[in-house]
Amino acid sequence: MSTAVSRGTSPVPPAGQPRLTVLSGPSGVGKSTVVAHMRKAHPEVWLSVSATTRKPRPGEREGVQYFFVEDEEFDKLVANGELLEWAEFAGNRYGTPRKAVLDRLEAGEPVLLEIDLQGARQVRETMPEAQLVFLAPPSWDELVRRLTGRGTESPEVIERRLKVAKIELAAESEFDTTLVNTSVEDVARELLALLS
Ligand SMILES: Nc1ncnc2c1ncn2[C@@H]1O[C@H](COP(=O)(O)OP(=O)(O)OP(=O)(O)O)[C@@H](O)[C@H]1O
Ligand SMILES: Nc1nc2c(ncn2[C@@H]2O[C@H](COP(=O)(O)O)[C@@H](O)[C@H]2O)c(=O)[nH]1
Repeated sequence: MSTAVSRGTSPVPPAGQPRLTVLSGPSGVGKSTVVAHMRKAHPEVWLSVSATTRKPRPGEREGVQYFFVEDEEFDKLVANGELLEWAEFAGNRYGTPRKAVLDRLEAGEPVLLEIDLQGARQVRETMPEAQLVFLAPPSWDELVRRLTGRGTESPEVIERRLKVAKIELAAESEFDTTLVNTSVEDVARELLALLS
């Protein structure tokens, strides 16, 4: 069953030109879960690895989930123009390394970014042909359940992320497409279709 709502506001790139796709949505909605599920079946889908000042969660590895950097290193990345976009999210900074993304697009390959609303807005400004996909929860209560149930954040951080989530949910109409994450399998299939 399709969960997709399409608004299609971004210009479609010329035929043959690879597309940049941005996946956003509130913390805990399931972005990483959906992308991991899709890439398990389709490892050829290229996902940008962001830099972050957040500390690694148990099991997260350098260069896989993120490039984990200190504040000073992140300052340098910003100052040297090495980030395509960056944002502060719930007390940490996150940014997309520019070169890897541009190299990939130049090589004719689609690119997927998993970033927050502020980053999505920056990409829309600088690369208007990018398609923006919003991942929405089936309900607010389910979002709270997922974020809490993940067990990776303290109650204070969960509170902070849920505050941001309200702002993110209110911005859904800025996105070209909304996918509702009821079923990981369904959404992963729909996302794959949007990428190709
Ligand atoms: N469709 C789903 N049904 C039930 N649980 C789900 C579903 N999708 C994801 N989850 C669970 O929700 C939790 C949060 O998922 P995930 O970490 O992928 O979210 P996220 O959007 O990437 O969060 P963040 O932005 O904080 O990184 C995980 O425990 C995951 O297993
Ligand atoms: N603007 C950017 N946001 C990013 C980037 N990488 C990840 N994120 C988003 O941050 C929050 C929190 O992530 P978490 O791993 O600490 O749970 C989430 O919305 C991510 O999508 C980035 O490069 N730029």
